[in-house]
Amino acid sequence: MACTSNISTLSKSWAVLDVPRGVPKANRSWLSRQFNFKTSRICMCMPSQTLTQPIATPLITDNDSLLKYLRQPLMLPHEVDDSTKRKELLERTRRELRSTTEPLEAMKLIDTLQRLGIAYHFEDDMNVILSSFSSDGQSDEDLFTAALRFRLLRHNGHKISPDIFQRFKDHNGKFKDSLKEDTLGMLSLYEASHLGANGEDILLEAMEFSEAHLKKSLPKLEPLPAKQVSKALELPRHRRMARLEARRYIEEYSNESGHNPDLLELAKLDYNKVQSLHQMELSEITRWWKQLGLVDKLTFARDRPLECFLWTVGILPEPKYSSCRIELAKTIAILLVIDDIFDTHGTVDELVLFTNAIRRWDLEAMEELPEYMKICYMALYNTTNEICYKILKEKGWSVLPYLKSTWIDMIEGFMMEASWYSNGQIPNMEEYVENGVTTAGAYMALVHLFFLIGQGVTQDNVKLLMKPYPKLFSSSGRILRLWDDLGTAKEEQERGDLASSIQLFMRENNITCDEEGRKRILLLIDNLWKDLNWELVSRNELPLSIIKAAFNMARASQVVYQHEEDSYFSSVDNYVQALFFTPI
Ligand SMILES: CC(C)=CCC/C(C)=C/COP(=O)(O)OP(=O)(O)O
Ligand SMILES: [Mg+2]
Repeated sequence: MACTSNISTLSKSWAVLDVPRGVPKANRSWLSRQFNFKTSRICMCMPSQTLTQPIATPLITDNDSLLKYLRQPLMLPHEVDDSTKRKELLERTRRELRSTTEPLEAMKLIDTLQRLGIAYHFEDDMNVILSSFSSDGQSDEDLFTAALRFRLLRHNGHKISPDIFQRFKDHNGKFKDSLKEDTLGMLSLYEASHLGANGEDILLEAMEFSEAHLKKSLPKLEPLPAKQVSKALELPRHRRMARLEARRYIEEYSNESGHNPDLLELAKLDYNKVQSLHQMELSEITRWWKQLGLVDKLTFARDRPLECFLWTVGILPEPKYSSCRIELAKTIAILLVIDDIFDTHGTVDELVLFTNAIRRWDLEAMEELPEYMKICYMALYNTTNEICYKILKEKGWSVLPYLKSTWIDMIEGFMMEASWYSNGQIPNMEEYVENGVTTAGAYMALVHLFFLIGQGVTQDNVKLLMKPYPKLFSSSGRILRLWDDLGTAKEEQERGDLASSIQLFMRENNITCDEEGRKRILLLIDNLWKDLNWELVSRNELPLSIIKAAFNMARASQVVYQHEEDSYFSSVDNYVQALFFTPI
């Protein structure tokens, strides 16, 4: 039976696979387990058009089928060997980048490369160019150029002061009215303003000024600028997840009249190549997960290697981080199981035992646990040790104390939530959110990544990787926690979970309307972005690679939990499909 599966999302928490008649019931039950997500839904739809030949059974009904699919040659006939063409295009682009001396043209090129998802090939060249752009204002620069320069420099970790925008103000200290005529300049200012840090008031004014004007001018714009403006108002560049943006922008770019066909072709070839890499990684994670067999024993727990992998691609989009993605996905997969033990399955007494055993961190401690907890304990213990071994082997660092501590902190955080719940205690918002950063796995993920990436690790900055964790981690983790609660609070409340940040915030601020509560949480997220941006300004002792990972974690959180509001992809299913399964 050929598979022409279609996935349609029917309601908030269910998705169905529209499979031909005759598909065994068991397949459907696997699917429902995949899709009846506590948090979000991710499903896999293998488009028959991407396959060179029809396949005999429905493709994705379980992890075995996913593995089988991932082992197939996924190339379309037109994709055959692209390596020569790709290399040639890379070289041509590098030459163009090096020979573009006019600053505005160079900046536009860098911006396009970043947006198309191919900038990682040219990091060194781009850094040379960006460093050559002085951070002082150029007095003859127009608004578009100044804002683009500001955004590129800050985004890429270079110093630049927002004072360059003073020139665009009139004698009353307000942005000049005449700027409103320049739609692209206003759009550029709007995008730049989202990189503003706390205390950079001029960027806040710039955001209010440009946003109000862009909204007003939208109905009068030509179709192309109108589309660009409405996309930016939906979600500014600074908050977009890189791989999804590349996928979306490649299409938009192909419709731009003055586009560079070489760049477009390179972007498409590269996208597909990276997609194949992701498929290999996904296959490895799925194989590992199946072999671990944790959810075969703990049937109540979430079985979602794909969701875990989506997180890692969001956090680490660059191909070079392949093995970091794989290790991180493992930690998230185990986190989800432990979260389910604490949230839905374990009794308080069992949870206390588990927490104590984790604090001891040795296999003997496992003996006191109920059977179902033993396997989870050992899975965590072994996986963490394996990651430590890998880091020791590759980098020579012994990091068990750090990795172990983040897990102990997390499990103590889960225990805290469980005891609030079982004692009927209501924490205050601040207590809840700080604890929620830990239980969302934010510190765990970033501490692991710090060592797995392993760039810029020094004796001094390594000391920052224990409680209290760096502000960078907590700002990004707070964004993750707030998005998580925005995305899952209703389901969790129905299940009888602890009050989420939304309810706590509403209670503390005497807000009775849900919609108002959610709006205010979105404002808190905006403020947390300003805290995060400050990390790019202050550049404390942490390396840029981990700063970028923390930013990306905040970006990925919005993607995972706010999919309904994305007008292009519209669901997590579509993200997964476009990222991992459908080539361009
Ligand atoms: C990058 C990382 C670490 C991702 C993990 C994401 C996460 C918070 C999973 C738990 O979701 P949940 O909504 O079930 O959790 P909770 O019960 O804590 O709300
Ligand atoms: Mg949740």
